[in-house]
Amino acid sequence: MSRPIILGIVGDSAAGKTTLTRGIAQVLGPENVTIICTDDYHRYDRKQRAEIGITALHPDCNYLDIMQQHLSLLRTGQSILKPVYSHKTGTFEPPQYIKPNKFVIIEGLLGYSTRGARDAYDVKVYLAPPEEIRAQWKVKRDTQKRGYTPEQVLAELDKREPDSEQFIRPQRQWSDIVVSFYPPEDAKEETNGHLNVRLVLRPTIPHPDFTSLLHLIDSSSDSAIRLGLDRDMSKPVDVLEVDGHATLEQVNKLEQIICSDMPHLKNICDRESNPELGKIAGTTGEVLQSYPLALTQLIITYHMLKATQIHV
Ligand SMILES: Nc1ncnc2c1ncn2[C@@H]1O[C@H](COP(=O)(O)OP(=O)(O)OP(=O)(O)O)[C@@H](O)[C@H]1O
Ligand SMILES: O=C(CO)[C@H](O)[C@H](O)COP(=O)(O)O
Repeated sequence: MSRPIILGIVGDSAAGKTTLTRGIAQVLGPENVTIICTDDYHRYDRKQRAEIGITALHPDCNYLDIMQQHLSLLRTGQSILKPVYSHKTGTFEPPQYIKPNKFVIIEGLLGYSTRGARDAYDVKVYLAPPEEIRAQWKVKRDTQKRGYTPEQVLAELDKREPDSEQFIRPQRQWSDIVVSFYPPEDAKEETNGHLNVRLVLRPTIPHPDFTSLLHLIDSSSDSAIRLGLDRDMSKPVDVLEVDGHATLEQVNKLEQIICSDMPHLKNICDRESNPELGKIAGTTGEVLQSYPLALTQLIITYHMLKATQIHV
């Protein structure tokens, strides 16, 4: 029996982890995917955190040792008894018995913070939207879904900044792919549907060979699809950018490169048989659909399927 394939999606609060996780699960088939949010490993409930004066972002505020143990068990296909934290009430609920499916997505704040945890993943994604966008997303989500006022959310963001800097953002260095959705230069107020995406592709896993793109696309800076070399956290990386206004024809070229390398992806790539590609339900209920989202889902799914071939 092959073991589950483990995908990590890490990033700061309201960076879009749950939203992207749901989108990937939709593409892989929800029945094949087990989703775990590491907020369940908080050590203190909301009231205790306020009393102690610790934020949920601090490693001491989480049972990272138990999270790491559970990751190792899931990687070998074993079941876990997972704690449950409710964002609705800010308290813990009875634990849940989890038997891993073929794919496991672990999403949360501190998923790459220990060496042991990092070793458990097959694919590591880090979400890094611009901070202004993240703040807007957090205000919207926390006021609509978690019972906060906008002033409370903004004050909490300020309080958390030192921990974000010290504990969350450094985890970017451990990821194979950094995903940043960002507004186009000429529409800075855009925070939803037509965002561009910047994908940082580290050479830590073998990505689809996009070099043939260089002949196909106009590589000038005003092209809707751009491929280039850069440095991220001082290490050399490839960078693929896709604009929200890219045309289907342009995007198809990229999708063909990804899908021709991975026969199992053929069904997913076919837009007629898979209208869900690029469609994501945000955690506040809105439906987002765009080519940048579709490509992000495809590249991550490519790596998940590739991993099933390596670890049979
Ligand atoms: N790619 C996206 N495009 C547009 N809006 C997005 C995108 N991703 C997330 N959002 C918005 O940001 C909000 C927060 O996203 P989400 O709940 O997925 O964040 P999260 O990282 O899981 O947060 P937390 O760790 O605090 O639970 C969503 O409700 C949605 O409105
Ligand atoms: O950063 C967060 C990740 O979702 C939450 O704020 C954290 O989990 C604490 O939860 P709550 O805000 O419900 O007290």
